[in-house]
Amino acid sequence: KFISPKNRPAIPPGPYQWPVIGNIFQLGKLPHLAITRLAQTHGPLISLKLGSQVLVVGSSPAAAKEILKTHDRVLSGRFVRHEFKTQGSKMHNTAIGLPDECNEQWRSLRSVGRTELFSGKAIESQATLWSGKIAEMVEDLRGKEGSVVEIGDEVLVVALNILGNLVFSRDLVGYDGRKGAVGGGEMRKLLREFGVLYSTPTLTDLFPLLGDWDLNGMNKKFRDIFERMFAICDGIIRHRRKQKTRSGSSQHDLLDTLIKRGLVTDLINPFLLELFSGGVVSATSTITWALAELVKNQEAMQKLREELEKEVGLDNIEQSSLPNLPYLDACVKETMRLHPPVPLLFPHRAMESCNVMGYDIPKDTNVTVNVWAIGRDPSIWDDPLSYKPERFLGSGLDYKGNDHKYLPFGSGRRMCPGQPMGARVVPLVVATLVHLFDWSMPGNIDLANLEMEEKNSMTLVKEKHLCLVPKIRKQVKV
Ligand code: HEM
Repeated sequence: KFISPKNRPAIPPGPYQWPVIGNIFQLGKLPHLAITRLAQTHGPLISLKLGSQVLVVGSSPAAAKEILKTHDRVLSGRFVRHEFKTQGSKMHNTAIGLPDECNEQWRSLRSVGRTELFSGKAIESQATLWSGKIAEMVEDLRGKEGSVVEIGDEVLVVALNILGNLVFSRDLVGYDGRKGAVGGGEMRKLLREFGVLYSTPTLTDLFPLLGDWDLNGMNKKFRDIFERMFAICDGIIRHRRKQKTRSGSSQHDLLDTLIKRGLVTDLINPFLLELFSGGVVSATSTITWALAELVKNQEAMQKLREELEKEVGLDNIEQSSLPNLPYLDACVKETMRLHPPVPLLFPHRAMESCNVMGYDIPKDTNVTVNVWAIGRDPSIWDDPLSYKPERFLGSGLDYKGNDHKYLPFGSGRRMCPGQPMGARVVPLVVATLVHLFDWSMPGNIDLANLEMEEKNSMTLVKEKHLCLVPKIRKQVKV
């Protein structure tokens, strides 16, 4: 029905939009930070114009609840980068891997992920694999005692190889000098390159009408990186398809299931890319931030070590130990409050027009939630910029997205499917690093001076790599 412009509900308020470019230059290199400041002036639900695209951002628990719960169904589409939609990108009709709306294909892929990887039963069955991969990291670190270690790089190997084994029954990377991993370290390099590329805003995203002209060469760069990533997986998939006898073997992994379900390689590849890029990168950055906060806040480190000493002592830290380690849980939750790996939820897309907090959200508007701003809001959190794990003890806050003041994994339909895994692997690795090693800065610089500047690289990472020197603290047989 026709609504005259006078009676049409207004879109959410926001800063002045410059002709053509809109608000692009106001966002800078850390859009979550810039948007937090804009929300302080314009309110908890704001509109920004990025080229020809509108982005609506919610920055309060009430706004998040409207977006992720009240209007969850309508706002559960995904913004898909233009480069992914171009013919030949091999990512046609996918967000990163999952489709741009919650359709049958999306439901089916999420259900495979849930059953095979993230259900309680699946997670329990992964305990030995996780311990084994963490033990390899410990072994590597023991050999590097006294030398400078880049923590992100070390942890990325654990995360990539856990997933590599769940998906392909194989390691994807090796520690320095270790042979035999598929892709020989290429995957690690590619994920890092992908992170940088993904965080670069592109002309075609801002002005979709520029279409396939590829003025700044981004279509080609994405195409190249996908080709190199998929080449690694293609070889494994082709080989697996040929193994006719495999169904008789006791080994079973995600690739088997995807093949059995009749998925073509062109669909398997982007789905796996979504799992690897979503899972590995978020877990790695969270573990890195957690260790950075703990070495900087020695009081919290001490308390955590006391808890581990009492509960675990000289035993292995296992998945089954986690329920008895409440302070560890609080340390990881506090890390994700201050440093959510996805500070602005990957943009959702309005599949129909709707009304949020009294404002009009036209169809196809991109909508996100500033999880970072909510996590640091002084009206919600006492002394929000300080690292105080105690605030989570007995708070009842969990990762399930039911309380919209704490959303590191999002909430609603599009919530992270890997939450049950991320919420267990991250504390296990953090506990191992803290329990078995002492950490110092190169050149014995005071740990309190560790800088905590942020950078966007698909997820929110430390601007400078976390480089620390390990000293063996405990000789536990892992
Ligand atoms: C610390 C660990 C992790 C954090 C904090 C995290 C966080 C998130 C967030 C905030 C989203 C977006 C939610 C939204 O748009 O509303 C997301 C999506 C996603 N994550 Fe995670 N994640 C983590 C680990 C994992 C793991 C281990 C996997 C898989 C192995 C994974 C796979 C995915 C996938 C596939 C999506 C897209 C879901 C969809 O569009 O339907 N994540 N994650």
